[in-house]
Amino acid sequence: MGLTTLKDYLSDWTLEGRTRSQVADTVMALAETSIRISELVARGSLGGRLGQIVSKAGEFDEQKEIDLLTNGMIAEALKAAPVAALASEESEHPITLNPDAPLLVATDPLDGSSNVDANVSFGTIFSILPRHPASVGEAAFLRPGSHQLAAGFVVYGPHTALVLTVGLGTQIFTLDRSTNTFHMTSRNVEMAAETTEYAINSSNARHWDDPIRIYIHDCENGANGPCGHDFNMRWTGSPVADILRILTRGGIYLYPGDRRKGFHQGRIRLIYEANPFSWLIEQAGGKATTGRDRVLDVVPSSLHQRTPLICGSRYEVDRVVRIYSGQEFKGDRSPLFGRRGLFRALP
Ligand SMILES: O=P(O)(O)OC[C@H]1O[C@](O)(COP(=O)(O)O)[C@@H](O)[C@@H]1O
Ligand SMILES: [Mg+2]
Ligand SMILES: [Mg+2]
Repeated sequence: MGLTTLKDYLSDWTLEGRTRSQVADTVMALAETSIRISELVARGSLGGRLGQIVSKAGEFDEQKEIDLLTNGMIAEALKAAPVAALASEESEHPITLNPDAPLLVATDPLDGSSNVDANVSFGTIFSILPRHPASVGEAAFLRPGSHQLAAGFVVYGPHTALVLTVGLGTQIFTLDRSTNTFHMTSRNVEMAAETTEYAINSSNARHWDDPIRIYIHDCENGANGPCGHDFNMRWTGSPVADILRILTRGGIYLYPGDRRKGFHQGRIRLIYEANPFSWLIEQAGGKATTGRDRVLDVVPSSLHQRTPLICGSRYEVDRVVRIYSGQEFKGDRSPLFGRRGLFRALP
């Protein structure tokens, strides 16, 4: 018997009434668009100057040609889906598509675009929400991640992989280029509860708060420290690639807030990055926190809001949460972080 296709998987799960087929149609529209994006990026520089910076406007991170191109492709494709509005990392305000339709989509059309010219994996993230009855404007998107109906991301790497949850576990599909069909290659992913691999941008270390310093210091100390075993570190700069690695072989991803201006909530956007990642990780048996709260419980107050994100193998995430709450290491670590310690306590 052949592998289950994405289309078959989506026609075979239970969700109330018509919503199931509407979510299925929307996921299929996003999946089909991702196939076209994967073809475009596979051409590299032959496809044009995709990595060229075209804007560096205000609150937004710099925008590349490919960010805008993929944003347009997704918006165009979703016009034919039951989607009322699209919120995107690349658009300041939501774009209205079919005002009476029942669903909303939030997307990071190209996650990891700093890696485009380097030919390192990057991807597309999406989150599908029920439409708020009152409006299709920004307010309609300000719902906690626990309200998502479907969430996923596609990684454009040596192969193209689509990771999806509709609340019934996390599934991974692989694109068969000969038929342009996604086939399920990992059913009900169960990620490792323990790990010896962490992912963080250590160049920000001097700006971190104490709990993150303590946690990473213990990882670095490995077998010589309280963890009693060595750790390895990985950081691609493409969250989609880091999260896929963590889903498939365990690990912990940390993008905490830090003390720099504009970084108090870290870099990751809540609605279209952290929420879909967090639900996929939880559905695979992992955990996702801001350090203090479950990510999926955070009620957004603005569309492009950032959030600290610490997610992955649950025993490690629990350890970070215990450090934040002061339950772990009370007293015995204080010399290290005291005023005269190796790391001086933050003011
Ligand atoms: O730049 P860093 O610290 O390596 O972090 C990785 C990057 O992950 C991101 O979330 C990637 O997302 P985008 O490529 O969609 O901007 C950035 O916010 C951040 O720059
Ligand atoms: Mg991103
Ligand atoms: Mg992006």
